[in-house]
Amino acid sequence: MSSPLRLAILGCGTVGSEVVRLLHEQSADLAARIGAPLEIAGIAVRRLGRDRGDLPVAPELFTTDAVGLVKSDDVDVVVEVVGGIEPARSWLVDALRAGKSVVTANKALLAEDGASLHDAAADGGADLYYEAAVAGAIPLLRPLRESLHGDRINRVTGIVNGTTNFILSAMDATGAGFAEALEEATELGYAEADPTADVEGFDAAAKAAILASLAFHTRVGAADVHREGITEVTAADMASAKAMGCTIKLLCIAARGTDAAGRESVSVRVHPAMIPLSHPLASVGDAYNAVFVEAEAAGPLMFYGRGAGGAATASAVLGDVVAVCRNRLAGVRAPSESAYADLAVRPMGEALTRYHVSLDVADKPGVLAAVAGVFARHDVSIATVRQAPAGTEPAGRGADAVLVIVTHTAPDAALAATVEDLRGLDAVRSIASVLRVEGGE
Ligand SMILES: NC(=O)C1=CN([C@@H]2O[C@H](COP(=O)(O)OP(=O)(O)OC[C@H]3O[C@@H](n4cnc5c(N)ncnc54)[C@H](OP(=O)(O)O)[C@@H]3O)[C@@H](O)[C@H]2O)C=CC1
Ligand SMILES: N[C@@H](CC=O)C(=O)O
Repeated sequence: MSSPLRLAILGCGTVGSEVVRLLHEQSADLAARIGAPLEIAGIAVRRLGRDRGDLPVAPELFTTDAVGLVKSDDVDVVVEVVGGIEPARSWLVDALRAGKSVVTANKALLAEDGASLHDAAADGGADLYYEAAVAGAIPLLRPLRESLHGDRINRVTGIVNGTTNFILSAMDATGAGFAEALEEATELGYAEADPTADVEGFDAAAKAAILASLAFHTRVGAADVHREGITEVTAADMASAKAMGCTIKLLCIAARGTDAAGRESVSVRVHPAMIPLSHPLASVGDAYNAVFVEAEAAGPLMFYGRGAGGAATASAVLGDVVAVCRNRLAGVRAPSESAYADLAVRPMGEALTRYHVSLDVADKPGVLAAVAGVFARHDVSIATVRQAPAGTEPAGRGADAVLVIVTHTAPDAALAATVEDLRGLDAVRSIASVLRVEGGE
């Protein structure tokens, strides 16, 4: 057995406390798997006085001096489970440049400025591992960055935010209110420190950027991702989806395609979408995540598991700790970032999507023709149209009837322009719901 490897743990909240607990409970197994025991050199936190329950760790290991801990000569591995951009970025860049291995769960930082971390890792000849940053416990990034490196990935579609999946599942199953479901997700440790990151789609967009970068060998940042959250999904939308034999999920979609000039490019987006109940993602409930990867030779692959929560995420962190420690002992490092393809990210307007539009209309001759004319003017083909009497659908007040239209795929800009024009049509009293339907490019 080699001499101990020393870990600096930055953060001891929902995830960090479980990392500390697992390091303690599994110390003998971890040492045997790595070939060296692990020792905690220190744990950086914001509040020294915070009650940390019965955490099995000596109180003198806690410090508020994260910088000092990261710079300490007797630290081999830095585990960052604090979150946010600064000061986490400075700590990790310093650690990597100094040749320390880094394990982080910080998707916000990786999506905002992954380049700084990858460059620092290359400069310092150090390992940068971040399995926990996307889809919690699910082994997903290592398959993308290692197992599938001999294949060509064409599309990644997934539910990658546990909090919003918890909320939408509750709204669907029990009709629970948005606020009530969010409060429960926060109590269960799923939500980010600021849950706006979850419900407005920022967290899923960060994960989409990381997934797209790995899948397409291209640097994709948070700003490249089209993002819509779930705050505008209403009970009426959910009822519309149910009436169609569907449910609503916040999807992350990263797809290869061609841009308007015919060049190969990628589309990366996060938005709520209707999916049929027969779709495998429809049954992904609670805070679970699931990701479909469609690869040219491998075909479809599905990854499923707990996407959030302290213990689940700590499992992924510990897996990375074992990997970087083995690499240190073997004197090797993981292959560096693969971003050679340098593909452009297409604007959302060029993405091929499908819409489900529910309109409250006057029940009189010519209405259907007028509505269909708007779709035709934008070169949007209608797949199905259904008319229901008012009251049988979640229609607005004053409507005589409800028209439910589902389109074929079309550029998102054409679909959005169609909806805008429908608003101005005399026969349309109001637009009860507009949702994208999974099954575009
Ligand atoms: N929760 C989850 O399910 C998942 C979280 N993640 C990611 O893991 C990371 C941690 O998340 P989570 O554990 O939920 O977050 P928490 O808010 O529960 O914990 C954050 C920890 O960081 C400490 N901290 C905050 N600011 C500083 C600072 N300036 N210096 C030193 N310590 C600081 C806090 O200290 P103190 O305890 O004193 O307040 C706390 O211990 C984030 O990047 C998150 O996105 C990834 C996957 C799942
Ligand atoms: N807040 C995130 C935590 C995991 O990444 C989520 O809800 O998925």
